[in-house]
Amino acid sequence: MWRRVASLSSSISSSFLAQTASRLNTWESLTTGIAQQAKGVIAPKEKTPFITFVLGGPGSGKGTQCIKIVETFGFAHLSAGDLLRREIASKSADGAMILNTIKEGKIVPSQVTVQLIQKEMELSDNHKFLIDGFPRTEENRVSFERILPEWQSQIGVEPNVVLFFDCPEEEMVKRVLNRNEGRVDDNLETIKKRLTVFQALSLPVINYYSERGKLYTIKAIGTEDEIFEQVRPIFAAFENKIVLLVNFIECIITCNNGKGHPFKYPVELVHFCPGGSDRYEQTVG
Ligand SMILES: Nc1ncnc2c1ncn2[C@@H]1O[C@H](COP(=O)(O)OP(=O)(O)O)[C@@H](O)[C@H]1O
Ligand SMILES: O=c1ccn([C@@H]2O[C@H](COP(=O)(O)OP(=O)(O)O)[C@@H](O)[C@H]2O)c(=O)[nH]1
Ligand SMILES: [Mg+2]
Repeated sequence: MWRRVASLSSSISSSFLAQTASRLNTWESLTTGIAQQAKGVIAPKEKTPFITFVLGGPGSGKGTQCIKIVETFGFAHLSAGDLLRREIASKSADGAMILNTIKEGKIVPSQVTVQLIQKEMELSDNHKFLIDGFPRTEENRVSFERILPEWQSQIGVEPNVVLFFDCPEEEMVKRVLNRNEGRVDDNLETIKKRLTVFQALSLPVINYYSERGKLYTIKAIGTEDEIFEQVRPIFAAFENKIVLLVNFIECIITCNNGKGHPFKYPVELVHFCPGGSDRYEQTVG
């Protein structure tokens, strides 16, 4: 049992509540079910998109790890490469251009890729997206940001998480040459070009997100399961935060209503109340 040993309501300003509500709105997007508990506080809106970019060189294991993330955390997986290959297979107007670009290991014009991704996102029932293999260039990144204004109020112009599968070139080449999926670009000539493009055009995107504190670098060597054990805590941490925050908000409302509440997470309270005037401590029995 927790008992309150200092006053709570006096120190909680409206700006603090607003800030907390905004944090909840972001985290809610990862664990909407749990966050439903807080509906009384924050006006329920359309579900906030939670966007993860999955980056890394060719053969670094992006697609393989995306399957595991989908299984464990219920994301929708949008592979930019798969969407482009679907365009080729459907013999769409851009199909021939896309095929040549992929064979050459170059990057398809942003407008084409962004449109495909946007369409998939709009059609999806899910609100948690893994965007695999995109953005591959700074121009890709900026083009994607341009489609976001309609969502901007909810997520800003940036993804929530950026994963970077960091893999030695030798290992990437070996994996791609053994991939055996009949891809036109899985040959030594194309992979060499793809590696050059990755260094020149994709690394700057990765650096950009690193500077903005969004990047999670995964050492992409070892077994698939070993690599996933580096990925799992990243998403698990977002889930844990929402549980703590929802409990915290519930407590604020109840305390402000003067009804009292068993407070389960004093550490989180102190964390979010840097003034530290509100103290709860555990009592026995
Ligand atoms: N940790 C790993 N160890 C060995 N091979 C792997 C590993 N992860 C993926 N692979 C294999 O390497 C190839 C490329 O993986 P993939 O997920 O398609 O990478 P990417 O999407 O980054 O190009 C596939 O054949 C896949 O089965
Ligand atoms: O946003 C993208 C994603 C992919 N591609 C093209 O599609 C190829 C294959 O991409 P995919 O992500 O499927 O390759 P992977 O890294 O998984 O091997 C790339 O080399 C590019 O030619 C592109 O132009 N833009
Ligand atoms: Mg892939």
